[in-house]
Amino acid sequence: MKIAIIGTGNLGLSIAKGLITNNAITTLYLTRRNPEGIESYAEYKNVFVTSDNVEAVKKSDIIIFAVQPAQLGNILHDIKEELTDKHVLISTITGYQISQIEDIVGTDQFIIRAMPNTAIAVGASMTCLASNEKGMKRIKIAEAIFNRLGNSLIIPEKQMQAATVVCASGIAFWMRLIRASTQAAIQLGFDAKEAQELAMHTCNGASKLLIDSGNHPEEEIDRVTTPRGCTIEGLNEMEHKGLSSSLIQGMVASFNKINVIKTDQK
Ligand SMILES: NC(=O)C1=CN([C@@H]2O[C@H](COP(=O)(O)OP(=O)(O)OC[C@H]3O[C@@H](n4cnc5c(N)ncnc54)[C@H](OP(=O)(O)O)[C@@H]3O)[C@@H](O)[C@H]2O)C=CC1
Ligand SMILES: O=C(O)[C@@H]1CCC=N1
Repeated sequence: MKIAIIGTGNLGLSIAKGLITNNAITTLYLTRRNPEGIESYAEYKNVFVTSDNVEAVKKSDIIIFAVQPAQLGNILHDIKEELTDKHVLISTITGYQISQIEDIVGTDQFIIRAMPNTAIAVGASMTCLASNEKGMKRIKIAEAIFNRLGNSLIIPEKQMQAATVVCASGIAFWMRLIRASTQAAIQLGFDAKEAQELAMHTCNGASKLLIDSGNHPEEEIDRVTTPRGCTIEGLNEMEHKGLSSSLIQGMVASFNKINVIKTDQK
């Protein structure tokens, strides 16, 4: 696949790493205005680093946009004359609607929104996908790309704002929980390195157990909570202090913030 990533910052570079490591490219163009910081990527076979978005679009079929919301409009204006029927446009931009993209490049383009997270760098992103009507004909291509780099789910575009919170921001929420667990482990006597190892692998095990068994978390929690034991003591204390409630409220706040990002970038 001939892929271009327009905007190779935190997310764009994570996608690039995933694509390169998983051998998922024929050619890969990486762009940014100041490409000095990513020039080392040009050492990979068939990877090209440039500040020329038009060149990247001409030489590629799949164009992944990973710039800040306020930057996308100008870029679309710059490249729209180069778009042909070979191109599939994939936008990872938070809060930027498909209709806003169509307003610039027209409705007669294959347009897909993708919401990955930075675990795409290690092939473990949960990525949600939505498309315009024409884009439905190419959504399988997007699915194939993102399934190679983790898991994907096709959703209606109206759920993209929620998907951004649950999956894209979500990875940061889980990492904060891992950090808190690490801090507790240190307080309980482990050194910092061991504490993080225990927290990360326990988190991984919890996730794998639910994925492999298909069970509800509470069913698995029931297997751990010995009556009058230490697990239920800890869980109840966490809930008294608002663990679930604060996570839910934080995610709702994150969701509401996306409306502000949309307004800001107009
Ligand atoms: N970070 C994340 O985990 C996630 C981010 N997103 C979305 O992805 C987008 C990117 O986020 P993130 O990677 O964090 O942002 P960054 O600011 O890290 O990256 C944006 C990149 O775009 C480049 N850029 C800016 N203008 C242009 C241009 N005209 N042409 C080419 N490149 C350009 C910048 O480099 P330079 O200044 O050198 O041009 C920079 O490297 C955002 O819209 C965000 O909402 C979605 C899901 C997850
Ligand atoms: O924090 C943000 O706004 C972006 C979108 C989701 C992840 N990072």
